[in-house]
Amino acid sequence: MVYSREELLDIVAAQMPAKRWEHVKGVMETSVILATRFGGDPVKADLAALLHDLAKFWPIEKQEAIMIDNGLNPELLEYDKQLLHAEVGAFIAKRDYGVADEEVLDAVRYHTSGRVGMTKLDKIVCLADYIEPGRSFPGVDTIRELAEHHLEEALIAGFDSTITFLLEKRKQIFPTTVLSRNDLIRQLGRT
Ligand SMILES: Nc1ncnc2c1ncn2[C@@H]1O[C@H](COP(=O)(O)OP(=O)(O)O)[C@@H](O)[C@H]1O
Repeated sequence: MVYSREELLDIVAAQMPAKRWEHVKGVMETSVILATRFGGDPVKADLAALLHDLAKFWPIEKQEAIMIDNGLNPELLEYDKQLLHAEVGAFIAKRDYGVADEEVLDAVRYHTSGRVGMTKLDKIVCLADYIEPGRSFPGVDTIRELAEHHLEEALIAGFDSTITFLLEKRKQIFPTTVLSRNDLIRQLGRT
């Protein structure tokens, strides 16, 4: 089954509480702004942002079952379960909502962890998730300022905030985020 954007808006909104839906709309607006600013595809950015948190409020047991039953990235199961919704969301968008665009699906899949070799679309959605207008956490305004001109610098600062948060909580860090941050720094010609 393939759904129109209008239908997907209703389907996704029904998967989450009203406050999280406000966040999703903020990520959609911000993704389109960033795509326009940095030469990305605003239509794909809008769709990936709409889909990015579709499984966020699904029960963790359901997310784990989808991961296991479909052989999705087993490494993720060893870390904070908040990481699962991105992989599960991309899988469901393809299987149940007929989303076929692999670039859009990848931007959903990697919006929390990042990946080595992030595409421009991956970067846009991941950054928009940090800085949409409803977000408030220590350092968000610095990330917003960087995002005025520098996509990669802003995203590095976003990953820094996540890594710092995890260090402070003495939680495990899913290594892909560190590798992704290293990759962005290399892309800027730094070590
Ligand atoms: N690299 C990581 N390693 C471990 N946990 C992570 C990592 N990245 C994110 N998380 C966890 O996942 C949570 C949700 O991240 P994220 O998807 O960016 O937020 P949201 O779904 O609210 O947009 C973070 O607060 C953190 O606890």
